[in-house]
Amino acid sequence: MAPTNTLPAWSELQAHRDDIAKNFVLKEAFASDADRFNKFSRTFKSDGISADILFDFSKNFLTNETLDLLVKLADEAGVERKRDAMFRGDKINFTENRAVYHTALRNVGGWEMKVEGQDVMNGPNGVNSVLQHMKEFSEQVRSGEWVGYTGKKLTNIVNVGIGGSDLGPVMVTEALKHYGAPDMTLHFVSNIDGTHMAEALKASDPETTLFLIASKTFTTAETITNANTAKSWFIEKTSGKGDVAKHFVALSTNEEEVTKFGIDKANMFGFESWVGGRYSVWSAIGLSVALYVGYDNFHKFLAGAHAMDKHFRETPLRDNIPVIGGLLGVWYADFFQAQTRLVAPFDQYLHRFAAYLQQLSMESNGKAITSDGSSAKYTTGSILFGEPCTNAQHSFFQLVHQGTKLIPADFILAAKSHNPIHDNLHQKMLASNYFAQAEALMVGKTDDQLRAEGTPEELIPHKRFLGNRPTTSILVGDVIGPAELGALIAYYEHLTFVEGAVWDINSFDQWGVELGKVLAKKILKELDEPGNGEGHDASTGGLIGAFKSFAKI
Ligand SMILES: O=P(O)(O)OC[C@H]1O[C@@H](O)[C@H](O)[C@@H](O)[C@@H]1O
Repeated sequence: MAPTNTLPAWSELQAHRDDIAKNFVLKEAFASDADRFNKFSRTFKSDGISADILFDFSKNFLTNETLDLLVKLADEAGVERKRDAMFRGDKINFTENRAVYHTALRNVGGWEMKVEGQDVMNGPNGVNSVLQHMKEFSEQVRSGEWVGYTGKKLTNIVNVGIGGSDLGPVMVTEALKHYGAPDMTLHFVSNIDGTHMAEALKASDPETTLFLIASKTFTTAETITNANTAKSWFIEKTSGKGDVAKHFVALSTNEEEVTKFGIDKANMFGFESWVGGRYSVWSAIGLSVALYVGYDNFHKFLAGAHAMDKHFRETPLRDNIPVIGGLLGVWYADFFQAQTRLVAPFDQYLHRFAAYLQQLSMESNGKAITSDGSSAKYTTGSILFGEPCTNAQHSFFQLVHQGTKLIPADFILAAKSHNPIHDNLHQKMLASNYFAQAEALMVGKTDDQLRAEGTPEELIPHKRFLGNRPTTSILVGDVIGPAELGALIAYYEHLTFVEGAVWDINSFDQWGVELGKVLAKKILKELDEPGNGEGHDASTGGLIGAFKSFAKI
């Protein structure tokens, strides 16, 4: 396609932006249009999910014209065509020649889904058969029918995986803790730092521990090393009597490597190469979720995501919630030079949500090369960060309110708490902060207000809030249960897709993580050889030498 910044809508947006930047004051836009909230908020309703989710985009730099122009840009960039190609199973991951089909994993609606003419849902290794395997296995473990080598129930789960084989399961099991089996303990070991595995093993009893070795490729150095360490520990602790087949299962696409590792293929939960790592929590990689919250809840999680898929697939662009979210991402990044996006859930259970979204967003859209191999002449993927509120308010929100950068923020709140303790006081305080932060960011505080409060003149510049800082407020109409969580994650997945489609980049590869891996492999060997390694710059060589001498290697 023509470079995005040469599309007619791009220059129209640029002209419109100059106008908006000069004249648009959010609080005045509300004062002059009583209907603004209704105009720019959208409610996500679906049969697949009992709660409505309200997406309030009205506190963004948006007018009717902005939305028209952004939708025009999406049209010209072929967002719908690209979306349809994804749902058709086309190989849109063109640098790896793969389809992008995580939506098939949660296709509870019975869509026909095919890759290269093959039905991916049915058949011996199809999505439905893996789900059935996950259902049976998780039910057997939870009920105590599947026992360890001494006949004890397995209640300690250690998931060994990194990146997408870790972040999704961690985030989702934390988010759904309310639904978790009370007798089950979960550990997630990702880091190659031996401390991570050592601490998990310290807290584990081999008789009751189930290891899930989660790796799409089953070649990731950290995961395979950690898995081998876990296996040695298990064999040693059980004096060789432990039955690996009862205590180790694999979640992977690579049957050959799984078998080589010593896991029976009957205990392998497979998926296909068209599932990207950062989109894999819906696949066998989500087995820890199914074990912890039960298969029915896992199914609801899939159903919530499918409901968002349906909305994304079928809704016209102007009312399409992830499309609006993605277009706002482009709007701020490319037309307001916003470098970051803040996601702050007002929800302690979502304390790993931003970490999860970092991989989703930054590994997907951290690309500078467009589909024809040329460099993008515009900004792409934003830096995403976040922490749960109200904690974040007492930490980095200073910069969000009074710093020199524009930081568009998403705030997420559930109307109901799983823990309405102290007569729901906590939830009401949480909610009041959710409303107050977005309001404060928008309205700011003027010099006149400060004067009226008696602020000394010399303090006025320091206490001034310029305001006019955009937020999107997401309000879940009930508690955040499995379906609502599924829908929220799918919202961000599709938002990321829309951004990547407009930027004309491949959101589904991740070549940028390879170079460091290759160099680390070479240096690992050098650490056992004399000298400071071959061919390094003076800094790297000097550091290797210093490390060896400090560590007496
Ligand atoms: O699941 P695997 O194959 O072990 O890969 C784990 C992670 O490995 C990283 O190198 C990739 O950047 C991630 O995308 C991926 O999720």
